[in-house]
Amino acid sequence: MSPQSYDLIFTESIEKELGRILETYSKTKIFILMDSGAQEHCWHLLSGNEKLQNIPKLIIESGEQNKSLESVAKAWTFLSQNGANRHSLVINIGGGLICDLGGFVASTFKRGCHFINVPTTLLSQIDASVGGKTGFNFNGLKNEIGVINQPDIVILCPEFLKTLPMKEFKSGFAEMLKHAMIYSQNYLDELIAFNLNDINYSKLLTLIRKSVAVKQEFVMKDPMERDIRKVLNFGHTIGHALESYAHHHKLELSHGEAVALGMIGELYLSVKKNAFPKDKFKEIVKYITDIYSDFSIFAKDYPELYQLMLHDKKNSDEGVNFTLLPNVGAYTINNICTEEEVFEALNQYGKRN
Ligand SMILES: NC(=O)c1ccc[n+]([C@@H]2O[C@H](COP(=O)([O-])OP(=O)(O)OC[C@H]3O[C@@H](n4cnc5c(N)ncnc54)[C@H](O)[C@@H]3O)[C@@H](O)[C@H]2O)c1
Ligand SMILES: O=C(O)C(=O)C[C@@H](O)[C@H](O)[C@H](O)COP(=O)(O)O
Ligand SMILES: [Zn+2]
Repeated sequence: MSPQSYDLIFTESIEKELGRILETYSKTKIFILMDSGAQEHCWHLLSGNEKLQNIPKLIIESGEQNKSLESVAKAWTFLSQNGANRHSLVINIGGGLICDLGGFVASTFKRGCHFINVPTTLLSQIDASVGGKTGFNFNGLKNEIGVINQPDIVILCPEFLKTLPMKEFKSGFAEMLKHAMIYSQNYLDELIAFNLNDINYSKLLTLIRKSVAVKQEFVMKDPMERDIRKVLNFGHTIGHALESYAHHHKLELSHGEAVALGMIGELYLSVKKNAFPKDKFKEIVKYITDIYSDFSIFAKDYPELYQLMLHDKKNSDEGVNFTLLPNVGAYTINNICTEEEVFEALNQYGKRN
C-alpha cells in the first residue's frame, strides 16, 4: 500500500461488508476501539456478525476531552494486555475522535499495526476517516501530537447517520462547506440548497461522495501536508484556536462549529488580502451565522486566541500562517497575517466588550 492510498468502500450493509473484509484478516488478531455513542447507536448494526461479537473491544467515552494521552495510554495497554502484535488489526468504530485516537494508537503500537476506520458521524465520514491525520490534543492544543498514516480500509455506511443528533450533523456539514469553499461554487450552491430540516439521505450520499473526493484530491497531491494539503485547513487557524479556547473556558463548541466560525474570520482576511468578493463574503457569512451558534468572543480574549494560533502546525518562524481564498474554488497558502490583522478578523464575530 502506497503511503497515501487505502481502500474506500461505500456500503449499505456494514455487517456483511465488514464480515467479508475480516475474512482476509483471518490469520491476525483483531481488536475494536469504539466510542460510547457509537456503541449505543451503531453497534447493533454490526453485532449480528458472530466474528465481530468475539473481538476484544475497548470503549472510549465520547467527548473531545477524551481525545487525550490518557485515552491513548488506555488503548495501548488494552492492546498490549490482549497480546496484539504488529500484524494485528485495530478497527476504529466511531466519530472523528475515535478515527484520530485509534489511528494514532494503531500507528504507534509496536511501531505500527494495521487499522481500519468505520466512521459513524457525518464529520468522520467526509473528513476524519480519510487522509491519515491521526493524533490527540495535548497541552491545551488541538492535535498537538500525531502522525499522518493511512488506514488499510475505510468503510462508509451512511445508515449510521440516521441516529446522529442535528448538532453533530451540522458539525460535519461545516467541513463539507469548507470542502465546497476551497473547491467549487457549484458544490457550495448544492450544499446551500440542501435542506437541513428535512434530510434527503440519497442526496446526502451524493454530497458525501463529493466531499470525500475533494479531500482525497488534496491528500493524494500532498499526503504529508508540505504545501497544497494546507488548503484542507482553511478555517482551522482561527477554528482550532476557538476550539481550544472554548475547551479551556469550559464552553460548548464542536469542531465543526469552530471551523464554521473560523471560516468567517478567514474569509474576512481573504477579502482584505486576496480580494475575495465582498458581496459573496456577506452572503456566506449570513448563511453560516444562520446555521451555527452565536459563539461570541470578548475583545479582551483576542490575545489568548492569538497565542493559541501561534501554535498552529502550518506555521514556520514567520508568524501565523493562513490558507486564504481569492474566490470560492480558488486558494492561496502560506499567507502570514499580523496580530493586528487577526484581531480585525476576530472582530467579525458577535463580541461583548
Ligand atoms: N483527522 C482528520 O482529518 C480530522 C478531520 C476533521 C475532524 N477531525 C477531528 O474529529 C473530531 C470531531 O469528530 P466528530 O464530529 O465525529 O465528533 P466525535 O467523534 O466527538 O462524535 C460526536 C458525538 O457523536 C456520537 N456518535 C458517533 N456516532 C454516532 C451515531 N451514528 N449516532 C449518534 N451519535 C453518534 C459520539 O459518541 C459523540 O458523542 C475532532 O477531534 C476533530 O479534531 C479530524
Ligand atoms: O486533512 C487535513 O489536512 C485537514 O486539515 C482536515 C481538517 O478538517 C482536520 O480538522 C484536521 O485534523 C486538522 O489538521 P491539523 O493539522 O490542523 O490538526
Ligand atoms: Zn477539521
